[in-house]
Amino acid sequence: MSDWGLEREKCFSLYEIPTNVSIDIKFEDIRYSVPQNGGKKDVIQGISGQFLSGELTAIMGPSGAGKSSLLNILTGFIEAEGNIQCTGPSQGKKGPKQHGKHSCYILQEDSLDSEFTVEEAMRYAAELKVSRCTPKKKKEFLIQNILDSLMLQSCKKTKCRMISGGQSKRLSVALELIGNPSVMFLDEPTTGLDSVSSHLVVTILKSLAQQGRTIICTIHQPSATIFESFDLVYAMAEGKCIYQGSSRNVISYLSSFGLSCPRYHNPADYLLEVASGEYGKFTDFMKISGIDGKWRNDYKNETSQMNCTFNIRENGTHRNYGTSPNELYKLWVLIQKSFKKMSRDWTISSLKLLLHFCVGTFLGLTFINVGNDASKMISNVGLMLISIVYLGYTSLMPAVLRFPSELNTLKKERYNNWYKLSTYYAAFLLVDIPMQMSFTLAYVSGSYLLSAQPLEFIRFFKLVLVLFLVCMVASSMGLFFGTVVNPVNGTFFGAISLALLLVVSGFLIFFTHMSNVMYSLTYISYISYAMEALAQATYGYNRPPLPCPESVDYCIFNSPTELLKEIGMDKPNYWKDITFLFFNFMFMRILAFCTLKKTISKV
Ligand SMILES: Nc1ncnc2c1ncn2[C@@H]1O[C@H](COP(=O)(O)OP(=O)(O)OP(=O)(O)O)[C@@H](O)[C@H]1O
Repeated sequence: MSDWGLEREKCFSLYEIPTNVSIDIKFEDIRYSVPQNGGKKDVIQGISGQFLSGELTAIMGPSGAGKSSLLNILTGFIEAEGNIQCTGPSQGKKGPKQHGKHSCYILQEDSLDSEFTVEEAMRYAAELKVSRCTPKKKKEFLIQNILDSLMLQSCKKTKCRMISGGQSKRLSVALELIGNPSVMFLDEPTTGLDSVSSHLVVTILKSLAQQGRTIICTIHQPSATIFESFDLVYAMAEGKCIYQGSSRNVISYLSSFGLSCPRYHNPADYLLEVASGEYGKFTDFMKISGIDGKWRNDYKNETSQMNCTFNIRENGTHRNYGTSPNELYKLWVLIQKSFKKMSRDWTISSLKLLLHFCVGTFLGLTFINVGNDASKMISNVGLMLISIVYLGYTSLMPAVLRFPSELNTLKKERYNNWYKLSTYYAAFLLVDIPMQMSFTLAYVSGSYLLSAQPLEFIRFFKLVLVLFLVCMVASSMGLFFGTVVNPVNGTFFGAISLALLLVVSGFLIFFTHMSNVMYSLTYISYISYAMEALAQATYGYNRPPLPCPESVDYCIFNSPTELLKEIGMDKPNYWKDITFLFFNFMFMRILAFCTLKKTISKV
């Protein structure tokens, strides 16, 4: 038997992964419109329907028919008018919140952790979803069972970025199966797959539906065999439902309008051609007939009667992994996962550390011995500014791109109850702190000695603290820009903000040379606070006069105090500046969290 034959054979004998809860979804008179050219466009025009547990449902229709919009309404990503009811737990709640905890949404783009193997990805998912009381052996059994069922055993040691498209889709399903969802929404699960892989994915979905789940997916042009696998076809055209019934009844339904599907023609293609208006304007009549329950499969209707009530099966054969771990444990898992990812991808940490060290060394060589020479004190202040700008830019720019690149993963994992956004954000912060600290240290270790800064621990510590906070403030600003505008504009805004704040930093034009109005602007520039703190750490706290070399005729400043006075940074404000930088960092992080939350709640 061919490989495909074997896989298929195995697929029909899937291990039982039954669900604990059966949920039917019923929606009535759903309407959704979007603003367009000063008016509004009706994307969904009062559609109704029922998706039952135990059924594999396909939402079909030509491009722009409103399939994704309907899916997003049912999952709760879009708010629309109308009524969504679910039989099942949380009956008191309204709309998609009713099934929220028991459902999962698998987006079209696979958002898998590229650095982990399939098995590792499954283990992390299990750590985040399965109760901590579950013994390790049982968790492992569960993982292997799901990998077996979805035919992923052969690639379980392969990194996620190396697996094929079909395996990626199956892995996305496998990761969600760990949480044993009762409702699965899938956005175009077969797009980009060849016919064999598409068939395998749909066969698996069908099998999962037969175990009591409600499986709903949007689909483009399925083959005739795939089309037949669907228990329910929900066809849409121009925001309306034109057919809702069994895939086997499509031909009879269409012939009731005098539309006869040519022999050897794929009924799915024919349905799409009719929906696209290729055979005339039938969609308005179909909108009325389409909701007629008689086109549903009779057998399924009987099943639906059984499932119409909330039904937690306590039968011993059904799995229950207890409550998912608490958020503190998830935080710990996410931190471990981030560090592991960093250790795998040398470009995340090692390359940056090396670059910071090299740039620090380069600047140290350029500004060699400026820190211990009275004639070069202004150059040393220049080095302080360059250090702030360098660390500011290198922290801000990657941060702008950080969340946009993870948005899909975040949306998926948050919606699918892997963790709360606050837990993810806290883990990100806790990993970011040592990272930024090590970047700062790598930079300083390259520049500090070469530029002959004072060999006093307290001054070294104070300098590192300022530069570290500069990294934290800049990266927080980057995160903020990356979550309010798109990445292109985010990098533009980030660069502009840094350039403007640089102007009022207190060095390109000294505080003492500024007009009162411009001086007041320095209060909002974190660079000016960082500059003052660095100048204080280096030259403040009664640092004795520096030697003026004999080769120089005249040193402008006799002592560090004179320099600080000239540049208007003579007040011992170090800890005040540190407090400002700290609160600036906290404020920007909180702001970035709020904007991130808003961004991921949108489609
Ligand atoms: N936020 C929006 N702003 C403007 N137009 C929108 C918005 N959301 C959806 N639309 C429009 O509504 C229509 C339906 O969109 P939707 O993405 O639901 O279609 P679809 O059937 O999933 O299409 P496809 O198969 O091509 O993905 C499209 O014409 C789309 O341009």
